[in-house]
Amino acid sequence: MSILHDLAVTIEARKGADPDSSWTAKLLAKGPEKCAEKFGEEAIEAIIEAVKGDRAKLTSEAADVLYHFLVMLAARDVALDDVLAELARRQGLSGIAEKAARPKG
Ligand SMILES: N=c1c2ncn([C@@H]3O[C@H](COP(=O)(O)OP(=O)(O)OP(=O)(O)O)[C@@H](O)[C@H]3O)c2ncn1[C@@H]1O[C@H](COP(=O)(O)O)[C@@H](O)[C@H]1O
Repeated sequence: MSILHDLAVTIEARKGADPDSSWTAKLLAKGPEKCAEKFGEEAIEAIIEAVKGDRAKLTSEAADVLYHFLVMLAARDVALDDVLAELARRQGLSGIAEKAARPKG
């Protein structure tokens, strides 16, 4: 399993946990709207570091983005695997487009 899968499993396990026991449980207890808002804040912080060009800070902010992205999905019961399946489906579509664009013969 990838680290993203491991993290998604941990986040899922925090659902319904005592909000005082974990940051994730606390955030999930605030509801999907708050989780989405937090994701937006972290995304903006990552954008700022990307514009500034600080690679170390962008790396750290990107990790925050991925964590809060998974919390937002969990808050709305969207499985990481469903998102990955959608990406895989699009890869398949682009493969078909590439084949169609290739000259015949
Ligand atoms: N990857 C993370 C992770 N990234 C960021 N954060 C937390 O996200 C919070 C966001 O930072 P902010 O500066 O916005 O926090 P804040 O200012 O206190 O928040 P607000 O008051 O603004 O809402 C911080 O408190 C970080 O600790 C994370 N908390 C948890 N994880 C992972 O989730 C797992 C489970 O964590 P717990 O639920 O805490 O056990 C951990 O093992 C980690 O792997």
